Amino acid sequence: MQEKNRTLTSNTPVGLPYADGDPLRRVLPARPEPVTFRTDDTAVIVVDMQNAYASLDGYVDKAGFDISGAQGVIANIQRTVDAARAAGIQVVFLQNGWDARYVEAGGPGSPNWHKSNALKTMRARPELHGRFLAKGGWDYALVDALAPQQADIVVPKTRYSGFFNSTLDSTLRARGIRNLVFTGIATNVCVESSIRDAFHLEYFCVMLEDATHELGGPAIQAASVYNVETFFGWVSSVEAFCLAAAAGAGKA
Ligand SMILES: NC(=O)N/C=C\C(=O)O
Repeated sequence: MQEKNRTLTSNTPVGLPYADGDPLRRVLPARPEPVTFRTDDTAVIVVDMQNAYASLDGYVDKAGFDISGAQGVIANIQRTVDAARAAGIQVVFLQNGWDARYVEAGGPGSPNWHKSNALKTMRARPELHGRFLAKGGWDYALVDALAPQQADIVVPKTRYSGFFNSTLDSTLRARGIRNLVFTGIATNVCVESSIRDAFHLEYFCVMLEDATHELGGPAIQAASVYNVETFFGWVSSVEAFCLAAAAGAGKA
């Protein structure tokens, strides 16, 4: 956060008004202030950890983006989801893409058809047609290291925000979930789009900065972190989340 905004930080936890002695209450150290949550009203959202975004030869690699940081992010998300499952926190995987004929991608009447770098790359290189983000294909699949487990939920989506035209909001509301902990790729596209929508839908959002990776370089990551920390939610780390999730009643 910029220096002039330092006065807007505090050590007093914010969040829903849980009782101090609530055995499921946790306090997560975060910026600009610590956040409270309960293990049973919180979900870890894993955004688009598919081969398309996190593996060499996947869509973003082929489109020319640098994904050299993706391996570290995969390991950090593994830690996060393991800690969440152990604490009884719901894990939700978002999975981005379209049907094999790309009907869901929209045609020339859709901005997505014009802006999607997956679609643009396939149009520029016809030998790649059908390869990126098509349901059933390798590129669409979640990376092997983050295979969902039995109690996890997988929500497909067709645009950047996980909330747009998907079952995400109803899935979370049906389970009484009010707090979302975001991880995944890309920080500045699908993660931030989903956090912005979640904020407007009254969810408390925390982004674990070391469990996200940008498309566009370090300055882009910093910009998204600034946006979340300053306007849409809170920013924390994998280590802090794992410690908080495992902590006893009311303690971080
Ligand atoms: N998962 C994402 O953030 N995706 C970003 C770009 C794209 O899907 O083209």
